Amino acid sequence: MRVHVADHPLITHKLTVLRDQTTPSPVFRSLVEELMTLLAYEGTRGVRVEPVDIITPVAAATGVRIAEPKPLIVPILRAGLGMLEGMVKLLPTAEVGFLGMARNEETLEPTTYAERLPDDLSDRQCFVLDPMLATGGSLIAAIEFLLKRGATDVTAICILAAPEGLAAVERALEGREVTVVLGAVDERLNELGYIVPGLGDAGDRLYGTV
Ligand SMILES: O=P(O)(O)OC[C@H]1O[C@H](OP(=O)(O)OP(=O)(O)O)[C@H](O)[C@@H]1O
Ligand SMILES: O=c1cc[nH]c(=O)[nH]1
Ligand SMILES: [Mg+2]
Repeated sequence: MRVHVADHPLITHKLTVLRDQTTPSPVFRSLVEELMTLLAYEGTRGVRVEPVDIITPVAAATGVRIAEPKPLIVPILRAGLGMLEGMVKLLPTAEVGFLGMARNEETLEPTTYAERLPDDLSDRQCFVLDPMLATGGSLIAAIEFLLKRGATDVTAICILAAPEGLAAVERALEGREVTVVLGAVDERLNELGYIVPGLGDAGDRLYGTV
């Protein structure tokens, strides 16, 4: 498993506004989409391409196109939905599948309440989107689900991670073809399982449910 933490002043700047508790939902949603576009640049570094011949107005040339089978983008509902538009802007030909997961706020165990994905993911490259990697339970369950269906490699793109959760993901998925791309790794998890300093509950802030 590989981990890449973005190191770019624009990402840190946008993250700062995202963290601020006075940032209202509409601005929060736009920032999540913008951050996704910046993180997608790094997250899609390993996207599979194949050669294609074209003719420019000047000469014949060989370039590349996104290889078949198409990559599959999997936002984890709800909060991952806020990242979807930013990702499909960069990978417009990708297929999109959905996983609905909710963490029990007492036990911190994730449950999957919705799934709309191809039955067979053999040979598919998958991109999982979820802004928050806290205990890591949700991301581990999501990635294991995709690998069991046959996905060859999985890249997870998250905006924030707690070091404890990142370590749990690394332990669970050691030796697997998995990459985790992060906007930042914060200080710690608190006793309620929230990322510190974090940004609060991403789903609530995206969809105004507090
Ligand atoms: O790493 P973990 O400890 O599993 O926590 C992270 C999960 O918690 C949040 O979702 P939540 O369960 O709040 O659902 P929501 O997106 O519907 O708000 C977040 O979007 C992750 O999916
Ligand atoms: O800090 C956290 C932890 C889990 N889920 C969130 O949305 N935020
Ligand atoms: Mg939530």
